[in-house]
Amino acid sequence: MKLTKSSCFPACPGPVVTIVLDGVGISPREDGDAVKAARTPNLDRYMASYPMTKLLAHGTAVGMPSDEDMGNSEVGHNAFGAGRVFAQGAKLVAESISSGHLWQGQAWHDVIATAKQGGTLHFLGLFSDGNVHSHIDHLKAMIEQAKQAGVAKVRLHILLDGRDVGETSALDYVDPFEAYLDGLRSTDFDVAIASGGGRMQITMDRYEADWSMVKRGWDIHVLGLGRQFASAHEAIETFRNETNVIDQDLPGFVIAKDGKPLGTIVDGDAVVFFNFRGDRAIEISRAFIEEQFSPFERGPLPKVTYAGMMQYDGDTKLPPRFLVEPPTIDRTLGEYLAKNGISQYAISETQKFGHVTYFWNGNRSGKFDEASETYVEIPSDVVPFEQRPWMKCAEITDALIAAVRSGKYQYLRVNYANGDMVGHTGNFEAAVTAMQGLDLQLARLIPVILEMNGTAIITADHGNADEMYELDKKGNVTRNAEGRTKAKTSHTLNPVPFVLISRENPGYQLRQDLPKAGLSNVAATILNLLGFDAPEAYDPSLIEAQ
Ligand SMILES: O=C(O)[C@@H](CO)OP(=O)(O)O
Ligand SMILES: [Mn+2]
Ligand SMILES: [Mn+2]
Repeated sequence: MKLTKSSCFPACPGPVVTIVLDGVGISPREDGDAVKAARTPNLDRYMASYPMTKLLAHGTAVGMPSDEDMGNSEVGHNAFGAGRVFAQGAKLVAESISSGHLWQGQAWHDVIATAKQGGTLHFLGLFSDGNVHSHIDHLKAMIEQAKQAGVAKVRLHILLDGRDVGETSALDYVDPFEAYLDGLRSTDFDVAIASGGGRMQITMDRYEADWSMVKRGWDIHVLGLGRQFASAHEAIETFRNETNVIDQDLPGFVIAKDGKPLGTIVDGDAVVFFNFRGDRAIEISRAFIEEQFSPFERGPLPKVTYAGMMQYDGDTKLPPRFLVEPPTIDRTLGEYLAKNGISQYAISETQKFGHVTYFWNGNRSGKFDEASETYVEIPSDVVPFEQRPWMKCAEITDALIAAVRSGKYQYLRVNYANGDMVGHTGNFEAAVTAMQGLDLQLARLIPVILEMNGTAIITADHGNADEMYELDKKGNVTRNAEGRTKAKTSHTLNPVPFVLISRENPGYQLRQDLPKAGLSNVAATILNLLGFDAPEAYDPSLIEAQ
């Protein structure tokens, strides 16, 4: 993995810093765009006075099945870190199902064999067609295949989305699904929803930001401990009336008959966690798998056959049993730098820490080289982010500035979570404040990088805060009879900025002949800035020598 010194690009005399503004895209309209509405004089100035282009950050440009698929942090950071586009989980699972490959694997065999010995087969995961963490079609295909294979009893534990799909769309999925289950049910096939709750309330925590979420999910799904309802529909309607929260924040519920939960998880059962994306799948998988487990009081661990849709962590091999082989993301930028003696520094707050480490390094949680890599996590607040839209951007900047000034690192990367995490709340004013907070930090950081003779790249992994109102099919903001907009909590299909900031006359310019450039072109650019040629098969660099 030896890199060759570039004959056209001298190494930047100072550090090269990639600044990922998570969830900050470039929208073609003004309406509902918190990025444009925010007063961000510094970002505006950088964009206007330094070389800038737009990068594709969604769809096939990041390995998703189609160009209707929005981008997300996993595919975005994978593309940044790998310098190439790999077919991603969404695509690999869909292909494995349509080719029938999934049903031939050992993991599926184990799951079916367990259920046929009398255990219940449980499917647990994010219940929508968002295609960021999961897709409801994958779930349906598995239920049908289980029925065909002669499984007698299936229970579903549904995590309501409202973050990758409309913020109050849960019933658009639940109601037709109940009708679908009615059609499947027969005397020898018993299938029902057994539990559920909002994805930001139960089960889908990530990066150990808040284990209590996972505990609440465990109690609901496994132990059947929680408020009881006759159906998911009833639970959703009741909680909406009582709490007025959007789907992702709905409390957990247990479906019960005569006071008895319909589907607790017990010895001899099989459990399939059907999300393909790993960040929010790791903690619940650990809870099912680890014999020694301290994050929360689980009670006796039920002896189940547990399978993930994919293997979520390539380093820790978690979980050991999985249905679809994850993409083999090899020869990442991080690995090249580590093996060529370039010191690296990665920083974010908890909510995005794994994005600049684990996703960036091709879904591996470990370092390539302890000695030359430093990873810093600033603990995130555990509050609704519309209440603290500045999040930890100031603290991250404090640490990053110190790292830049230290002169110890040749390559640094940071993820600022604000545009995305606040964008997901659907709160326009908070998203505007998030952007303004971020702008203040850029005004602190960029001058230090320049002072150190460094180069800064400002970019993003996908859009979010750039579209805070729901759009109709034509791309116009939807308004009801009173002219009110509906909040949009999901990512967008918009491109993202790429701004290259360095001292005068750096000796290179942005290429103009890459109209389809995307996130995967950034890695080669970074290598050029560090004075290396990009390795074989990396997507082309965005710069050329002058
Ligand atoms: O919060 C998340 O899990 C996703 C949206 O589902 O966002 P991101 O891809 O930005 O992490
Ligand atoms: Mn993101
Ligand atoms: Mn997001």
